[in-house]
Amino acid sequence: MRTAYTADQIRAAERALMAELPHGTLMQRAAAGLAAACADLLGRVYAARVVLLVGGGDNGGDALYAGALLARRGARVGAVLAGSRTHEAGLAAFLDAGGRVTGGEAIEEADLVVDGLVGIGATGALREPYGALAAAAGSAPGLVVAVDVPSGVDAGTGRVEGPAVRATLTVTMGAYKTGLLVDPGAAYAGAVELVDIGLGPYLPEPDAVAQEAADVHALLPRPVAESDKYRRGVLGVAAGSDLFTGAAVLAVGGALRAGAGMVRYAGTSAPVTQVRAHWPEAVVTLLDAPSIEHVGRVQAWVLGPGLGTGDWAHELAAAVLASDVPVLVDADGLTLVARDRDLLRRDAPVLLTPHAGELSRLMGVGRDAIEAARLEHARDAAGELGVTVLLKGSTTVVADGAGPARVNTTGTSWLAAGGTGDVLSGVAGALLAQGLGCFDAASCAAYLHGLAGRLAAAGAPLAAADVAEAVPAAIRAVAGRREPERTPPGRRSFAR
Ligand SMILES: NC(=O)C1=CN([C@@H]2O[C@H](COP(=O)(O)OP(=O)(O)OC[C@H]3O[C@@H](n4cnc5c(N)ncnc54)[C@H](OP(=O)(O)O)[C@@H]3O)[C@@H](O)[C@H]2O)[C@@H](O)CC1
Ligand SMILES: Nc1ncnc2c1ncn2[C@@H]1O[C@H](COP(=O)(O)OP(=O)(O)O)[C@@H](O)[C@H]1O
Ligand SMILES: [K+]
Repeated sequence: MRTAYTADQIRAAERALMAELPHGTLMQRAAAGLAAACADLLGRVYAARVVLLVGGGDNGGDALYAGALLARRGARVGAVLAGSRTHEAGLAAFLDAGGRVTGGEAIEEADLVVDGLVGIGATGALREPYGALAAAAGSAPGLVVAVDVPSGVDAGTGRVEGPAVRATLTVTMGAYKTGLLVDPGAAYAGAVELVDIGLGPYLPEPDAVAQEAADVHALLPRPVAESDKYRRGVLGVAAGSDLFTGAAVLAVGGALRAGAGMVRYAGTSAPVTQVRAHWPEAVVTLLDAPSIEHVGRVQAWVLGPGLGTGDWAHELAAAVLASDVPVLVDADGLTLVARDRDLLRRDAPVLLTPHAGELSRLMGVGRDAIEAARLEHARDAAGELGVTVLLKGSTTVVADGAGPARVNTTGTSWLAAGGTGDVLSGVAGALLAQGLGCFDAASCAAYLHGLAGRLAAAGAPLAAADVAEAVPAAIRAVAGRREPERTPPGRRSFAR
């Protein structure tokens, strides 16, 4: 499990640690880690052209000390001093090592730009000249390493309110910041490398966590000798309609691949025909009324993909939500719930799986505002509705109102394709039926779905059915602790 923190949490931990160490120790540790990461990335330090963007705070100090270390190894290092003040000791060390002060035009010629404009001390959008320098770094031809956090990205939330540095690599000090895990910030951070400065014992409960393969493996149910199909978990799927048959096929497919002992599908004649044709394994009930009376016992339901939003769908949703088992509500189910929140008045658990547009309708908040602060809005919705929320998108986040949120880092933008969300519903539903709680089912499903997406895509377009097909391979990969890496080998970093 990788843990991430807000800027306030990091600052408090740093204060506590600093009180026990000689002045400047932490910055020396940070600068040494930063210089090593830059050297790694450059390959050859001698004669490399390095430009430091130096802000007025300690983030600039980190950059200057690291620049001094690189200069001593033969790099030609220039510093653009952007603040009204500059870290004095850092500048002295830098100049002493042979570094020189330069203008912003040097960015264009640099092999490596080090962004030390602002770190966790920043507030709001970047002011000038920081904004222009951040933009210039973004369009620079060379490599870009951000110190602690890309300047312009809010460390705690990942918000980006103006110009921001787009980094090849972010070298972050002491602990991951939540804003490095969640888009849009995560997209600006590139690969993220952690420098240990000894903060560990001083850190509180994290703000967010990112599961790793071993965490998911430990949670996934496995059949044992006494298992039978009923005891493994039976999932009910109320999805699809005469207009949208594919959603039913994809949700059932995701569920069958994710270990449900049995899947009971309930729907009208067109999706029933399709589900029967695609999945002889599913037990199918043709509904002649919006009721689940004749469907048989299940341990959880998936409700909503392609269901429609008319009276019939509303009555079926009410019937499913009146059951006493966990219900995952997705897609059209979310539209029904947005119209009639009373549907959510139930004792058994509810997992909602909206994308930003669906959450926008549900909560009456603009879609852009949700995209800008995904974690915050998922948390608010979970708290207000008393449910678990899995918010889909470029970063999928899971919140249940209490404790650290979970952020999924396995996805790929190839998953932005019609129907992949229906597969996710099936996978998460199958995990619910197997007895996982909403929070674990949602985060494990997001992890497996993201990994299945990567395996299915392998650098080329995928169709949603391919993702369902790849779910068993994702489960095997998690068991073997193998994950496809997308960051340079040897780095201790998030693969995005
Ligand atoms: N503490 C520690 O133990 C360790 C800390 N470490 C490092 O220190 C960093 C935190 O340093 P920090 O607290 O000095 O803040 P920092 O991020 O440099 O920003 C402050 C400067 O930014 C400016 N500024 C603010 N907002 C702005 C805006 N919107 N647009 C433009 N400017 C803006 C602000 O200007 P002012 O408002 O004062 O005019 C001020 O000059 C941390 O991220 C890590 O890298 C490591 O060495 C490990 C040990
Ligand atoms: N840019 C992206 N990067 C990674 N994953 C994405 C991206 N865009 C969408 N996804 C994922 O693809 C799936 C799309 O689901 P959804 O929006 O419900 O589509 P549909 O309704 O067509 O099934 C979600 O799992 C989401 O997290
Ligand atoms: K920075």
